[in-house]
Amino acid sequence: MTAYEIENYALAEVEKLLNEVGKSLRDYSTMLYPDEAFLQHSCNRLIEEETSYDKVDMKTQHDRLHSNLNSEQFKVYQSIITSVNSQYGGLYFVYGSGGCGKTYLWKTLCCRLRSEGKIVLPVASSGITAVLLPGGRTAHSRFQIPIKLDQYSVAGINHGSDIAELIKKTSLIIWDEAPMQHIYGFEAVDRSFRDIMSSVDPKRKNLPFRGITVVFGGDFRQILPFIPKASRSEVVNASLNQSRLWDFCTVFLLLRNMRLGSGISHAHNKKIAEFSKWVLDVGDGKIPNIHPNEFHSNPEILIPRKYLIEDYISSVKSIIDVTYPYFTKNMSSQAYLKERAILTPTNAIVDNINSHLLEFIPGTSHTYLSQDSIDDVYGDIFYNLPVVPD
Ligand SMILES: Nc1ncnc2c1ncn2[C@@H]1O[C@H](COP(=O)(O)OP(=O)(O)OP(=O)(O)O)[C@@H](O)[C@H]1O
Repeated sequence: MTAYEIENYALAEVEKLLNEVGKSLRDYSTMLYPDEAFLQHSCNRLIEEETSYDKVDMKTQHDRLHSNLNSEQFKVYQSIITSVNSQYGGLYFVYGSGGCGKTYLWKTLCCRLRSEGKIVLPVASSGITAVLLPGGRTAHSRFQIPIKLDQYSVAGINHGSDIAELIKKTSLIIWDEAPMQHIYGFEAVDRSFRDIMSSVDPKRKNLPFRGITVVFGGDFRQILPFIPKASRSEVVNASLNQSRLWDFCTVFLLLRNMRLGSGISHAHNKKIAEFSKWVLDVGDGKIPNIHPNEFHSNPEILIPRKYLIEDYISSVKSIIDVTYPYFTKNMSSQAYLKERAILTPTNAIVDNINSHLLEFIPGTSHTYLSQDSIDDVYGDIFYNLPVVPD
């Protein structure tokens, strides 16, 4: 390559990266702009990434997963594949509590479409879930959803950018943990898709997400959108099922808990099943309020003793002992650590538990700080995205 070509290819790549965040080299008066021909010829890294899966490997994985789908999963799988093949879109919501096989279904769908060279974009509302999806990203990062949202927001996807071209070629979007996302987020993405895909088949003009099949997943009994200081009704009104998009959604239920049966004995499985039913009953509001005759906006329920650790004197130590038995012997085992977690409602309790556990770990402890606030100096937070988890 000549020096001229190298310079222009490099500038074209920089231009594409800037386009993804709504900027351009033209915004910087001291920067050169690449020759138009290089912009058109430079490869779309995102499309390359999404079409570079090993098709044979994907097919092998798909066949294995597909052969084990249960009847509920199979029904959803068939409907979504039919919708993708029709090329006229469809919106689906897969409603299932934890362990009902949503992630398993997503993996099967991804492998099927990727084995055919099609593009599927799995996203999740939180970074933690996004990493469980094959090739997953957070919805904010993938679709450049602004952090500050209102009913008129659009995603930051520009015409002609790599991400816009990727979306035009996308067959399926899987959006996990959808109940956590504010409706303005979905609607911003829908609005942007209609805009960037305006040149795609006019028959798809009025279809949600401009005719791309989108499957949402999650459980409305779990975490709903987080709105600081919002009332219960404000949170409920910000949930996906209050959106105009919900009218287009076909809802599927996954009721069979696939985690049950993973116990070490029949008695253990029975215990897991019993606990799982109790958790679902709490979510469904079926556990009676302990103050039935009093009006309480936050009802109180009784937790059965068998689900409690009743050491009130050294409670944190007891929780650690139950969750991490023989900790020092097992602390280097990834399998041991992967199967355990202690969930707490506040960071103060996290610190307390951490300091207890750190006492058992040899060596000096170091604190690595992360950034947890956004510098809004430019007035538009979207351009300062260092904290979006991915
Ligand atoms: N059809 C299936 N055949 C065999 N195992 C399955 C099947 N479906 C799910 N599983 C297994 O059951 C467990 C729970 O499934 P999965 O993680 O997909 O559920 P989930 O609905 O995504 O749960 P969560 O919301 O808690 O993440 C996993 O270990 C998964 O591999």
